[in-house]
Formats: sequence, structure tokens, C-alpha cells
Amino acid sequence: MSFRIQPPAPARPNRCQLFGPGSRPALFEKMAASAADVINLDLEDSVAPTDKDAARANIIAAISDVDWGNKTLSVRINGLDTPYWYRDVVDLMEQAGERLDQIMIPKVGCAADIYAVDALVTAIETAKGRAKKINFEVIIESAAGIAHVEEIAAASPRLVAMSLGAADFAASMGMATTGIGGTQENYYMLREGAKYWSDPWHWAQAAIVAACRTHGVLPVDGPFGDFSDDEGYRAQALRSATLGMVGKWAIHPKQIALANEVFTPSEAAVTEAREILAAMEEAKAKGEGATVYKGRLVDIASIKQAEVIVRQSEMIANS
Ligand SMILES: CCC(=O)SCCNC(=O)CCNC(=O)[C@H](O)C(C)(C)COP(=O)(O)OP(=O)(O)OC[C@H]1O[C@@H](n2cnc3c(N)ncnc32)[C@H](O)[C@@H]1OP(=O)(O)O
Ligand SMILES: O=CC(=O)O
Ligand SMILES: [Mg+2]
Repeated sequence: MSFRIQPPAPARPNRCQLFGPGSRPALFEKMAASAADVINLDLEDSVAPTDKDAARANIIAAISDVDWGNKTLSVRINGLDTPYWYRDVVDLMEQAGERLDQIMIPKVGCAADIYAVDALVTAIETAKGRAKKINFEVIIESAAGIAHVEEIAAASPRLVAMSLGAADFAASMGMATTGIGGTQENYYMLREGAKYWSDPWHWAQAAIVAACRTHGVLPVDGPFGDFSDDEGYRAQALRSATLGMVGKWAIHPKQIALANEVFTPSEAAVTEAREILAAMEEAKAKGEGATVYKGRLVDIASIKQAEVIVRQSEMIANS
């Protein structure tokens, strides 16, 4: 344990990030009316190159025209390896209303990528006298991104969230799959003739969570492509929540309720967490640092574990 206190991540709900292409403005009101905590209007990979200008204009208009309620409103710009990204940033910062909360930067490979966008955003924010500071979120979706994940998490005070982008990540890593997240048929261990599937996303997720928790950033699981497979989505989301992620993307409205369910601590989990806190209060009153709860050890570390669940539950209830 370092003497430095681990910084808290922003205390706002981020259970579900709903995506929609900027080239389909008919979806925007539906997205705003959904139960997602975060809305991601997309200028990147769901928008064809010929539609980039129109999508930018649609999004800029919708930021002011649509009632986004209390949702976090984010726009995914194009990657720094494209000719589009500077225009995305300039037009958003110069023309979009103050309702815009966040810019999502895809395919970040190093801290300097964020520095570049930060420099541009900061200059326009100052020049235009924008009152509200724009936050950043990033997608780790390349070999370089995961190799430099910690410096990326530390790159800017604007950074509030980091997602794993399974599709581009798989492509960049040369993974032999066209699946977007979830179980991969060929990734198994064999024992006595039986197959046991492993999780090929696990190490990237764990690296993202560690980098995020070190620097007070929200770790988020990205897309699950097969929106007909509710159980597959739920299983992936449960694994992510167990590893410390706070939410997951929805690329179809069907996935919103699943994400909200998994990333809202259940009543049973909250009750158990409160019981552990009560058991530790009793132990403390007796001058003990450890005690027994339901036949198992709980100690001072258990207080911190239980507080994660209670805090998450209270933050969602109060949002
Ligand atoms: C994988 C890598 C990534 O970068 S993922 C992030 C980028 N991708 C995206 O943003 C894609 C987002 N999703 C979509 O574009 C659409 O959901 C896709 C997957 C194309 C399916 O669209 P569509 O064929 O219209 O779906 P559907 O007929 O099943 O829709 C049922 C009702 O739901 C609506 N809907 C659809 N998508 C959204 C959405 N993203 N947000 C809000 N509402 C959505 C449809 O309009 C339809 O509504 P209604 O019942 O007709 O009123
Ligand atoms: O942008 C998301 C991805 O999975 O790629
Ligand atoms: Mg991607």
C-alpha cells in the first residue's frame, strides 16, 4: 500500500452507456428517453465517411434541441489517425451548447494523444469563454492502448472514464475472432475430454481497472455485439462488475435493462454488506479487528469491501 491515498472515481451513475450513430438523428429522442445513465452520440465507426459532416451537424443541433434530462452526454469523436478528429473537436467546442458533458476519444495509444486533444479543447474553451469544462473519456482498443494504459489513465485531469473496446482491440491484437466481446468458441482449456471456456478479455479488463483505480477514473466495459444474446451479455457484464468495472455499453436498447440490473448492487448484496459493517462495528466495540460473519472471516479490509457496495447503491439511489 502506498502512502498516497487512492483517488475516488467520479460519484455518478455509469451503469449503461447507450450508443447511437450521429447519422441516425431519429434515434436521439429515443436515446434521451431511455434508462441509460450515459449517452454516446457517435461520430466514429458507426458513421460512414460520406456522412461525417452531416452527423456532426446533427449532433451539434441535438445537444441543444433534445432534452437529455440528467444523463451524462458524451460525443465520440474520430480517432487521431483520421482527418476528421480536429474538425469534430473544433465544431463541437465552437458550436455545441453547454449541455455537452464529455468527449470520448477512441483508439488512444499513448498519453500524448490525450494531451493533443486537451490542448485543442483548452484553447477553444478559453477563446469561446465556455463556462463548463468538458470531461474526457477514452477507449482502450489497441495493442498500444493496453501497453500504455497506466500513462493514459494519468494523462489529464479531464479524464473521467475509460472503456475497453473489444472489437478494435481484437483486431489490433490480431485475435482470431469476429465476435465483439463474450465467450470465444476456441478459447478453452481441455480436461479429461471436457472443454472449459476461459475469458480472453480478462487481462485487458483487469489492466484497465487497475489503471483507472490508481488514477480515479471510472472503468467501463465496452460493446457486446450479439444483441440477441441476453444471457451472453449478462454473463459478460457480471464478470466485468466482479472485476471492478462500473458499467457497460449498450449498442441496442435491449441491452440497457441488462446493464442497469447487473451494475446496480442487488438488495441481497447491500443487505449483506450492511450486516458486515454492523458485525465489524460490534467487533470494534470489543477492541477486535476481526470477527466471524456467517462462518467466514471478516476484518478491517472487509469494511472497505462492504463500503464499495453500499456507496455504489446509495450513489445510484440518490442520482
Ligand atoms: C462495435 C464497435 C463500436 O464502436 S460500438 C458503438 C458504435 N455503434 C453504434 O453506435 C451502433 C448503435 N446501434 C445501432 O445503430 C442500432 O441499434 C442497430 C444495431 C444498427 C440496430 O438498429 P435497428 O435495426 O433499427 O434495430 P431494431 O429494429 O431492433 O430497433 C428496435 C427499436 O429500437 C430503436 N433503436 C435501435 N437502436 C437504437 C439505439 N442505439 N438507441 C435508441 N433506440 C434505438 C429503433 O429505432 C426501434 O425503435 P421503434 O420500436 O421502431 O420505435
Ligand atoms: O469501439 C469499440 C470497439 O469495440 O471497437
Ligand atoms: Mg472501436
